[in-house]
Amino acid sequence: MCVGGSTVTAEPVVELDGITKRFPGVVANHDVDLTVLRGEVHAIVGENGAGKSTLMKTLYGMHRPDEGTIRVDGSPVDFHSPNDAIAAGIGMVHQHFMLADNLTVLENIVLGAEPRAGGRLDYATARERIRELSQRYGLGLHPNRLVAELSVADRQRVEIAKVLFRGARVIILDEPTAVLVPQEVDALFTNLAGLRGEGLAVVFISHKLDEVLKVADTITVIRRGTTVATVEPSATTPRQLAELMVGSELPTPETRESTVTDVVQLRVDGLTVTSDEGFELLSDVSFSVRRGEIVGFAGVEGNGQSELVEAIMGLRKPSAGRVVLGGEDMTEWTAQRRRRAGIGFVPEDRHRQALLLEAPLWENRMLGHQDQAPLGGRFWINPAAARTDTQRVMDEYDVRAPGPETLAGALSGGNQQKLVIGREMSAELAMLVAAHPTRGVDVGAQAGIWDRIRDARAAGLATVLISADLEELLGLSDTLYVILRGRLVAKLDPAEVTPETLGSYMTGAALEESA
Ligand SMILES: Nc1ncnc2c1ncn2[C@@H]1O[C@H](COP(=O)(O)OP(=O)(O)OP(=O)(O)O)[C@@H](O)[C@H]1O
Repeated sequence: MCVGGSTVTAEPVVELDGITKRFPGVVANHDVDLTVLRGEVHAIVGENGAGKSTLMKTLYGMHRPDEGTIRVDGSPVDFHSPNDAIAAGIGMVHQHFMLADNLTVLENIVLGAEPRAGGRLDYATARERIRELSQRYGLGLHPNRLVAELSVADRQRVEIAKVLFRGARVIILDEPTAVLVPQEVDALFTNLAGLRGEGLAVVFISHKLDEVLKVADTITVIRRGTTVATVEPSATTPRQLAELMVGSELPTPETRESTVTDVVQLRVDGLTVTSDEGFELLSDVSFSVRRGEIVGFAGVEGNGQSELVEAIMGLRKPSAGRVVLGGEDMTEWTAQRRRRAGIGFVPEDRHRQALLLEAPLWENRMLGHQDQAPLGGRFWINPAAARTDTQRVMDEYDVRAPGPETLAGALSGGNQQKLVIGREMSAELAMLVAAHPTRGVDVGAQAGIWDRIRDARAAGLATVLISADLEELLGLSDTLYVILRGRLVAKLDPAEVTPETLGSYMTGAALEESA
């Protein structure tokens, strides 16, 4: 894909000079230098916990640096809050969008920055400006649409427009492609090219190195809190980048062999889930997962994946259908009973469903597993054993944190994810339900987690895999379904299908063509 010629100027818009940021027991950023030029797309890459988010939050006024200076357009600034950063022309689009579903695109964009004329809200001017922004940057916004009706990619464009509306000249994006299908990624990159063409600077964090190489003008690598290299995409490869990130050579991944058996471990039969308003969120879904098999589900977010996982885990009551585990009908079982029966669970929202952020890692290690050896039994727990075993999980899954006493909320996103995987994979499992198991995890740790999941498969584990990462779905799944508007619309062979074809099934384009 062509994303336009270079528009990079020699004019720095942001300069970070010797930035150090400490948290209790951790130096998150140490003496970081970073220069962002007008008209460039600047990617920040690094392992989990390397300090990328901390640096971006510092630039966006969410943290104050302990040492160092930030200059915008050559003048030193001292941000006390994101409002200060916004006033200086710096905006940020977070990974978890912060839009109000029940408001329109227009209302969301102006929220908190409402233009006024003569003391009254001036929506006409706002509408005009939004139209202009939408046209200039090719955002395709419909000001009157409800945000609830928009796709993930459109919501992201609303977030970008929100930042532009506030006059940003530097836009920070935190892992913007993690939730997009390939066609949407291309569209986003075209938007980013449009922004830099107008002289804006885009700074984005990503773990997807091939994408970084495609879209960035400059790549800064952060390792263990500090900048170790600034490279041009034309002069490097994904592998070299990954090696710069970890500071050593990477092992070559193994090829896979099928381990699928004839024994059905999970059978889902005619599963239908209806919303409170009476809409079918999941319609007549049937499939089975055999021992030694990974069954993957590809879909654009919001097409029933969450409901499927919740119905299997007993977190949502189906209006019809059955879920059978190893021959036993568990449709009426509570969530707790399903966990006790040995269903390992990696939920999509680790903060809400998998971790207690205010509790130490060892308590999080016990969560949901406190009655299993060596952590405890039916009527007792063993904190000392939990601490020791937490250290083991941290070592085996490369969870970077000072120790088992560290609070889960103090870990970087990727390290939290590694802890959850380590915990779930440490139990005696009847099967595994994994939603986005490596979301936010760096390439090195991702390869490690994939190896664990493959090893468990080789040992006979049946796995349901939901992921927005097509490489992950294609690389791990033995059988791949596409889920669209609550239905399984295609069953594909992961060894045969390309990411592009898969993407067109996910958006429904392939089905329209064949119809
Ligand atoms: N609020 C906080 N309190 C204590 N420690 C923190 C806090 N935020 C971050 N850290 C620590 O700072 C270090 C850098 O974390 P940061 O989130 O910046 O990493 P990252 O590169 O963005 O990682 P990831 O790719 O996993 O998102 C980590 O060791 C993390 O545990």
